[in-house]
Amino acid sequence: MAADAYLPQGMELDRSERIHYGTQVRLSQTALKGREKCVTVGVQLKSRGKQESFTCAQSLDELAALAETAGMQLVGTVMQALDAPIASTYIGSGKVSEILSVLQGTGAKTVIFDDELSPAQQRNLERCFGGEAKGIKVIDRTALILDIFAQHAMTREGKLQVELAIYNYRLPRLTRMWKHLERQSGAGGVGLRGPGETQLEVDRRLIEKKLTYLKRQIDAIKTHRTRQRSARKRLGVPLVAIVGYTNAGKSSIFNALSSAHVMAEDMLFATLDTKTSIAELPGSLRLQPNILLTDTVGFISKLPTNLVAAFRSTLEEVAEADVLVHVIDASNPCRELQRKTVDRILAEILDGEQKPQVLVYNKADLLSVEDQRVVRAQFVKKQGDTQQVLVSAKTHSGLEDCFFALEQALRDLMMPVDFLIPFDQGQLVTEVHERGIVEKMEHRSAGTFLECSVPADLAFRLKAYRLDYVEGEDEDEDAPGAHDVGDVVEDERYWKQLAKKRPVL
Ligand SMILES: Nc1nc2c(ncn2[C@@H]2O[C@H](COP(=O)(O)OP(=O)(O)OP(=O)(O)O)[C@@H](O)[C@H]2O)c(=O)[nH]1
Ligand SMILES: [Mg+2]
Repeated sequence: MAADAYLPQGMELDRSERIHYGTQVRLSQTALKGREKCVTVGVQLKSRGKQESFTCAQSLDELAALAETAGMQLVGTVMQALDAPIASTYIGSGKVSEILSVLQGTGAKTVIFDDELSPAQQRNLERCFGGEAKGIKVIDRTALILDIFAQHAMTREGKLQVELAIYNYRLPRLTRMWKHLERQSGAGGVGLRGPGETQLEVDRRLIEKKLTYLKRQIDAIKTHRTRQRSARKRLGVPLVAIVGYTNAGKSSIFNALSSAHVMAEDMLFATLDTKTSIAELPGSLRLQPNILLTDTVGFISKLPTNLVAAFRSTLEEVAEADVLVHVIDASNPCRELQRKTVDRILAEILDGEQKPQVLVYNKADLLSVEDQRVVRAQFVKKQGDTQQVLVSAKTHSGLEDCFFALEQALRDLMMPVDFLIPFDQGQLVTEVHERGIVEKMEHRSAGTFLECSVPADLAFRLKAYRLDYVEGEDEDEDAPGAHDVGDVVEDERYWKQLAKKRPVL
């Protein structure tokens, strides 16, 4: 079955119809009228039990919020504990019968599995539940997330990215389905292919063509964005990306820090388009005040990597950022699991590279004084020099702490250097003042002496004027622009290593 066929009709929700239940979306009875009914199914795998991950019940709770966000009404939930999934139907035959009676009793026609199903499992289950004749659909968590993406994408790029993700999801399923049919009919051959197979083959080719087209379109936008980003970098403005679990309050923090007005909604995956805005730091650490802040797409547990990969603009912003602001919903009982999930996805997309993070525990206004104390107590346990703050994007409490933590993280990226800049290079002294922190300035006979901390790219560009510079110490013959003192060092790897004060390999 094609992924498109999974997509339920998008249904607009009136704000007044939303009632808040903790931080999860719950709908009133009037809002539920006419919605597509669904039943969710979760499996607690014993192999998964030992890992530190969401329990089956927690994951199903999240699946319920996803189903509601997609415009469905949850009428039943079925759970099973298994050593391993059953090959043909994922769950045991007893559970299949149980679900069948829930479907018959409630009139629901959609069954949503919390785990990814193979195409064969999906087909077998659909057949067990009455098949297409009865209008039964069996979908998995990925298809549900794709559906929400399809409903929420706004910009052209967002829509292209979602389309790419949907076709990526469809292709392996179609291909496998096609192979399966080929085997059934005795391995193809002229005149032996049934009409179904021919159609699938055509579908597969169409999808491949569509994928190429979409990738090309996205690449064109990407080129434009890369140009914009290098222009930003030339200005020397630090890049800060806001990342985090879906619904943690990233867009709200983005708005609070930058006075922008992006949509912040109590729904999962409200943001599917990255947005960048200029923000001004209060300057308590005498840093240059302007930073570029980017709001990104949220992450979620069990999000397939190729689905994350579809959101290239998010990936690029994260990869390019000097500092990540990791927003966590402090009021969510699963906050630590959500934080770890985000860290896991970040490690995957950054290929193990560590970026300085500011952990922003948000929604403090929803916590009791005692719970705030518990959250703060957890700060102490974290290792390293990660900055951690407890804030409320709603009431703006703790926002100064957040700014300060961000300044601290950006300051940590600076290199302490001593310059002696000739008097005829006065504009460089101004630039050091603008982009760095000057501790001491003296007018000497050979020029202006500056004891300061500056961003690594500036330290490198002005190395000819550094008094503390030892030839070869942080020089890389292969680094592009290494000898062009007047040019911005374009090579990212080189720049990042310098920024981390690590020797260049
Ligand atoms: N009470 C309270 N609610 C908040 C706070 N920050 C955000 N929210 C609410 O939490 C919900 C999600 O906020 P968003 O800013 O859209 O979250 P997000 O992380 O951008 O979500 P996605 O883009 O969907 O991943 C909205 O209903 C916000 O009003 C806060 O500090 N306190
Ligand atoms: Mg958002």
